[in-house]
Amino acid sequence: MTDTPRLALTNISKSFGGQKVVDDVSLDIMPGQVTCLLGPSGCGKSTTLRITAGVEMQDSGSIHLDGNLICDTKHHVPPENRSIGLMFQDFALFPHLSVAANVGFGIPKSEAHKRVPELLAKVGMQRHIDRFPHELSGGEQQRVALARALAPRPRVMLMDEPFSGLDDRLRDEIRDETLDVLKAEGTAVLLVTHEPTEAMRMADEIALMRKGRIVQRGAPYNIYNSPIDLEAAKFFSDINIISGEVQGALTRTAFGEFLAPGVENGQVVDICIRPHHLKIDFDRHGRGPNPTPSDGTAARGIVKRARYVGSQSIVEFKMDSDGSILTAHIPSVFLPKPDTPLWLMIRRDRCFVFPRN
Ligand SMILES: Nc1ncnc2c1ncn2[C@@H]1O[C@H](COP(=O)(O)OP(=O)(O)OP(=O)(O)O)[C@@H](O)[C@H]1O
Repeated sequence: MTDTPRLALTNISKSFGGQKVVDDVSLDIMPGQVTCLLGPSGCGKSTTLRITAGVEMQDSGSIHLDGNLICDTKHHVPPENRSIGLMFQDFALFPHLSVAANVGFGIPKSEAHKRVPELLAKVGMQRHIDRFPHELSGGEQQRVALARALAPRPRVMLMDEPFSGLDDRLRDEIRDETLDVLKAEGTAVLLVTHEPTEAMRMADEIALMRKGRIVQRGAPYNIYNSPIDLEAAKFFSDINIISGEVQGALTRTAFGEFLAPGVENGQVVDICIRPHHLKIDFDRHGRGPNPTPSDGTAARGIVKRARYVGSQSIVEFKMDSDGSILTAHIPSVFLPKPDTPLWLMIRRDRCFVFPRN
């Protein structure tokens, strides 16, 4: 096991028409590791991928593969010599070539007779070896595209929203299968997506990108549970915000006091909580449950609306304290009538406290 990253991007920047679309991006990916570049449309994900592939030139910064320089502002190994495989949404197989010929396209014939059936077996497509692309479903074409991309044993696989053309159920299946195959081959993967669930499902590491910059990197668990700011928190789910002013490093709210260390007196902070981390309790003649260290003080709200959406119930409350609206997601059928008073508690270990800008 070596410590040298399979792929290392160092301080990559790129502008178009005077506007920086990739801004000082650094990343490293180990063999067999999947890193997802996750961010909203237009944040520079695809440009980063194209620079890595070698089809776009960066203005500054360098790229190394297994410790060897493949590109800086002076050197430029052409895309076909980078040992990098590509998979995009519009992965177009060659329509006039059979499945076998598509997969064997980029490798010597002497190797193809062994490698092609081996790869098709890996992606579960060996029985379709003599078919043509138009005789395959979207999912089957995707599997062949994966086998084709893996045929030359690329050291790195770049994937740009590769599953977005597939319907939901098929997408989950192909995603998992693709991941298994890539892991078994030990390929380092850089995958671009704007879908948090896809990133959470695929990634060993997520690099959250915004306006050309990587604003946070970490394992999915860490990114989800310790977002760097409100925007990062919002990217993964709806968020409830409880605001308060800091006095003596404490913020007083209807849910009790929250620590805000290092925040100046008078500064407003947003205490953020995901809807499934709200707890609900019943009204006991105008009183709620007793405070606990883990859930803090309960605050009363009046049900505005409750809907059941299959996997959970979504209940909206108007809070007595300030009239704000909070939303709770309950993983069961829970449909209280509008105007029912109920008490809400927030899991304090699941709160994020951010000073407002
Ligand atoms: N060749 C180009 N010339 C000029 N502007 C470009 C070029 N390529 C990309 N851009 C601009 O750079 C910005 C980043 O584009 P990019 O495709 O990298 O974003 P993205 O995060 O991948 O978005 P999406 O998810 O929508 O594909 C966009 O504003 C885009 O319009």
